[in-house]
Amino acid sequence: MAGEHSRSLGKGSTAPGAVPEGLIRLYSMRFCPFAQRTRLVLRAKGISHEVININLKNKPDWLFEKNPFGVVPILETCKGQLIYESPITCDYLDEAFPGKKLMPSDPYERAFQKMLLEHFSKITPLFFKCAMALKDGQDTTAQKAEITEKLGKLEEILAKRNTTFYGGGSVSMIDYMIWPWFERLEAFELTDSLSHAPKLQRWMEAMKQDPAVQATMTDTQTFKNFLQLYLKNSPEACDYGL
Ligand SMILES: N[C@@H](CCC(=O)N[C@@H](CSCC(=O)c1ccc([N+](=O)[O-])cc1)C(=O)NCC(=O)O)C(=O)O
Repeated sequence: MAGEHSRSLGKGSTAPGAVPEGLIRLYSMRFCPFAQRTRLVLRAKGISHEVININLKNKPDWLFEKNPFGVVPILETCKGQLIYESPITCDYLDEAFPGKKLMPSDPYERAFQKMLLEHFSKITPLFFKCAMALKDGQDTTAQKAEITEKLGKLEEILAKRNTTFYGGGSVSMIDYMIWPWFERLEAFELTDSLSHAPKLQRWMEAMKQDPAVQATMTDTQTFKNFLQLYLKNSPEACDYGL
């Protein structure tokens, strides 16, 4: 059965059939921060959807027919349309479905959110570098310093805005785009990176109150256990805990 907590499909599996009318399908992986972006938007907008989890350490061949890059998240519509790259999937959902708009309508505010996302995309690979160094028992001081410096810039931006969230007084698209990495700070042993970032700390507390954030949250120990398997390329990683 397709569902957020279903076992993943791997090599040798049959590609799922057409998406039922009235639903949108997400190809995901339970612990993936990029796919969590899409899950946050699906939840926040209350979009009826199904989830197919993919074994990223033993990928089905048909995954590349859905996305030539062979990564998740991917959306599939009942018309057979395929949408990939997490920010593109999120913008698509925001534009194609009714309800609360997560992207602001003001052109500068839209540009601001996109610029912030560009900055943030320089941070996400650093998390991976840090995790690899931790796994290999290497000193992570340099990686941690780089992340702290970059998060300091995000702190400055939030301080300058003088609002709880990046888009103002309520959660908007950019908050969801960056949240999955903040949720994992403790698992990556990076909590200290925010010790001089009171605005970001307050932002995190406010984000934890959001229903979509609460619905997609994974506890630190579970994520750490997954990560250990994932970094060892274990084919069991994506189904950890099931
Ligand atoms: N631009 C794309 C990137 C998508 C992407 O890379 N997806 C990962 C999902 S799994 C990643 C994951 O769970 C993970 C675990 C640990 C760490 N870390 O230690 O930092 C980071 C990510 C993947 O499918 N990957 C499959 C593949 O690369 O073959 C987008 O924005 O959509």
